[in-house]
Amino acid sequence: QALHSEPTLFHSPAPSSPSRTPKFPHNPRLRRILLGALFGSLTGFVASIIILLLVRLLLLYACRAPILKGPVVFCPSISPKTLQSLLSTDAQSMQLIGSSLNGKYYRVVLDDDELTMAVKRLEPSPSSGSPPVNSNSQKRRVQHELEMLARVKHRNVMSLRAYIRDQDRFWLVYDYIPGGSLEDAMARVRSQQLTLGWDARLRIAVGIAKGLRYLHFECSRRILHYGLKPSNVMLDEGFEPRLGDFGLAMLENSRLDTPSTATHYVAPECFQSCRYTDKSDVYSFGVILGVLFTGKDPSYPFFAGETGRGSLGRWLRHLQQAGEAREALDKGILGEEMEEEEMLMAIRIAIVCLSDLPADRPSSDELVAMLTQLHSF
Ligand SMILES: Nc1ncnc2c1ncn2[C@@H]1O[C@H](COP(=O)(O)OP(=O)(O)OP(=O)(O)O)[C@@H](O)[C@H]1O
Repeated sequence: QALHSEPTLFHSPAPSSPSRTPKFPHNPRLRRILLGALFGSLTGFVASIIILLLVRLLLLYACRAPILKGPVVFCPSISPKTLQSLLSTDAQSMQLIGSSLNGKYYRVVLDDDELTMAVKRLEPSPSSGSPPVNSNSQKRRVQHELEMLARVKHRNVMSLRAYIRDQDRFWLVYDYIPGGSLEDAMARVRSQQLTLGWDARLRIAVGIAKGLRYLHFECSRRILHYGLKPSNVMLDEGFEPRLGDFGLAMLENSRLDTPSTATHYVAPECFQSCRYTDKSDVYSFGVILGVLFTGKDPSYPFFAGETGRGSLGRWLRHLQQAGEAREALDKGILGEEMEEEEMLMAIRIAIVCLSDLPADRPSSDELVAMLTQLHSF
């Protein structure tokens, strides 16, 4: 009897239902101990997560890139002191060589005529769509993008040599290319001041495609040009092209949906869905091929009319379908029969680049192969 009246820790399961789950202990002291242990370990777990997060935040804060003051130079031939003097250079000693909404290009001579550079002054005006870079996080972001642009190194792209931040305005420094741009060269070809044969034009086309392939596939992060057109292709000695003005859209997030280039070079999907991809750059490249092989400017009123079919691309496609592609070729490049075959193939490549659907256009990687197969370089 006494044994039966002893307090038990747990209710023993009823013999009729051996599978029932055991109940929580009746003993209030033991219950408190168990609850305390549970609560204690939960609190410890939450506290250690909070501490870990705080330590991580602290580490991130401590390892943040410092905001650099003064000139940032990526090229040993430019001294920071020389570059600093750029800011005090009077406007007269800077020759304006290009101008657009997002900024102005100047030819600047420093170091007692020893150093000639092309300097782009980015405009922070609201009309350019670019916000003033005044918060520390914006400054760090732009700094990071510029460092990435300085790491871009390829024969067919312009490397950023240095930059200076002057309050909320950036000055970007590049090599000065005396040959000027493809736009200038084609203008001289049209006015017969310059002869640019088939070989030279094909070499320019291949060089641009190689530059694009590098930006699209060979950089640590894919870079889209956003503004590919002849005025952004510099030609150095031997007419080797170098792509300029790329990556600037990344400095201004607001420009990412709207390519800055002239409308004749903009892919149709950019007007329809604002979706810019590497294939949109390929479309712009297709227009450049059209310019190189026909010698015509896509902004000619001719293309707006009935015979021009609305655009350089549509005109080329129409002639191709009618079996009259030869008509499109610039008379200045016509010559040997074998070369003319190459030219007609090149026109076909331009037409595929100008396809309305991005998926129908080749990648810049494929383009290099297609163009180099036309001719052995
Ligand atoms: N590194 C350089 N060396 C020599 N000339 C240059 C250099 N970079 C640019 N230029 C000149 O500047 C011109 C381009 O200027 P800018 O980019 O301001 O005008 P844009 O191409 O019409 O405009 P955007 O590209 O902003 O739409 C080129 O045509 C070329 O004459």
